[in-house]
Amino acid sequence: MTEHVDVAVIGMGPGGEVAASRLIKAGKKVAAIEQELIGGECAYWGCIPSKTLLRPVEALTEVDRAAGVSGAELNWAEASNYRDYMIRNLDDTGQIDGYSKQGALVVKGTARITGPGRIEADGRELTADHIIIATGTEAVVPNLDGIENITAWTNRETYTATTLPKRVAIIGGSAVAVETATFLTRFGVHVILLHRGQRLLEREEPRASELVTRYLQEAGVDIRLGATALRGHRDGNSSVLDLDDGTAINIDVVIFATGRTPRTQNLGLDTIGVTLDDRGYVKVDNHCKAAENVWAIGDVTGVMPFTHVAKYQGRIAADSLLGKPHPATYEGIPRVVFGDPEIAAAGRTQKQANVQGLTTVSTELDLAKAIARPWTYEQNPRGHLGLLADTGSKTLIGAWAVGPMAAEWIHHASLAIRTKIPIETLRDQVAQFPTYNEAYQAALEHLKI
Ligand SMILES: Cc1cc2nc3c(=O)[nH]c(=O)nc-3n(C[C@H](O)[C@H](O)[C@H](O)COP(=O)(O)OP(=O)(O)OC[C@H]3O[C@@H](n4cnc5c(N)ncnc54)[C@H](O)[C@@H]3O)c2cc1C
Ligand SMILES: NC(=O)c1ccc[n+]([C@@H]2O[C@H](COP(=O)([O-])OP(=O)(O)OC[C@H]3O[C@@H](n4cnc5c(N)ncnc54)[C@H](O)[C@@H]3O)[C@@H](O)[C@H]2O)c1
Repeated sequence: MTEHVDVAVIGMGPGGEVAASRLIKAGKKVAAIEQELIGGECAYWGCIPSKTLLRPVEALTEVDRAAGVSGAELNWAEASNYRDYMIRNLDDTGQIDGYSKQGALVVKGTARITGPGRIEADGRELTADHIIIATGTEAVVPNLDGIENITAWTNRETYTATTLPKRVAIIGGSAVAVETATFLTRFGVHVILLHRGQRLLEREEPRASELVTRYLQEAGVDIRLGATALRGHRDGNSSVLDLDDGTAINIDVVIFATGRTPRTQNLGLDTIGVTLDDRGYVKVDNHCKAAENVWAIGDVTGVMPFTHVAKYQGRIAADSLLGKPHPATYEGIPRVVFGDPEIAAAGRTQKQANVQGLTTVSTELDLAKAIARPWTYEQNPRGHLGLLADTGSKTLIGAWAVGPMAAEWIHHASLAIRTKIPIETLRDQVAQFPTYNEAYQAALEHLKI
């Protein structure tokens, strides 16, 4: 029997969930199709467990650095118990019930599109007026010689671990590598971070890379830049990596933080006229439309691989489908790496502005030299803010910050970039004293524009 719905959402990660919920609320009959757990990578193996485990680390740092408080200790048993609660013990029964009660047709199985508006999943045949592709990405594990002989983890094993290894090597130099190193080193794991590039967080400003490297090293991480693992083998209980500099390292676990690849294979996308880019991501327009009556949202589009962007695109696609279209804009969307302290950015980097031929001015502020909040917050205060402005439009086009709670206060720059607030107005804006937000006013004073 073929079942008909208004909209079939394939993949119920954060993108799919937001689109499905918005459409259900608008009265649409929705099929919510999910092959693993409703909530996707973010809820069980990504953002939620990583940020839950980084929070005690952050709290410990706060106690270590604030004057007049001492004695904090990390407790792995309690931290991992709370992590398990936060990832729902890898059980999505509540989500299945919730969507079913709202009237959705919940299908647990791998969907395959068989033609325009036609889908097979879990042995069922569905027809749908519209299809939303929200299938996300999966971890890439490089084809390392001898990988079968070592203990190799991705984010999935790392963020569901019940016991922590004593020694790990993390391969990669971006968000997952930095956050994982931050979490593990503070929980007492000996961490060697192997990055093939010359700096961490290569897509961000070089100065942010410099600061994150310093803070990770101070926390005890052994960072090896320009380092490549050539092969793996076993030595008793140890996993061994031979490196390209002729040395070898003995560890318990190798964690691959080496990026993601879109789940677009074997989906049947060729049957509905969807085009993929050369990396396999679904091409979409600024309404997230991928073909006639087909939308794509979230990581599978390769636009900006963050949960907040997947959710935004879920709103964009649902509204478009509901006849209330508004184009997506990605100007100023924050990018945060939850290190200790946090590394946050919004808008363009200097390099991107140069490529676009913009004439710019920039400044960097050491917060401790300019405002009070870093000093009331902690001893030996940390905190840097960088601003990039376009001299033509006299607006902010980029910002980066490394400091406590930077994930929160980057939003000031985010909004300024998105809405093109004149520098003159930003300079006249008054922030609460004493807050990290005061850094903007202080930095803007130095901007030669
Ligand atoms: C360790 C880690 C930490 C992260 N931390 C953050 C963070 O702090 N903040 C942030 O913004 N982002 C973070 N991210 C990124 C974030 O997880 C992703 O951007 C987000 O999950 C993307 O959502 P999505 O809905 O596009 O895809 P996903 O979450 O990948 O969900 C896609 C879903 O589709 C399902 N699916 C795939 N194919 C099919 C099929 N054929 N049929 C049925 N179902 C299918 C999958 O099972 C999955 O549940 C992190 C990622 C990792 C790995
Ligand atoms: N706070 C956040 O928002 C957050 C946190 C974690 C992850 N994420 C997202 O999750 C995704 C995955 O993050 P990621 O850090 O794994 O991916 P990434 O693509 O950002 O970085 C991959 C890293 O692995 C390295 N690498 C790739 N292939 C390699 C190989 N064969 N050998 C050695 N090194 C190799 C790259 O040089 C790079 O440093 C990203 O899209 C990221 O934005 C977001």
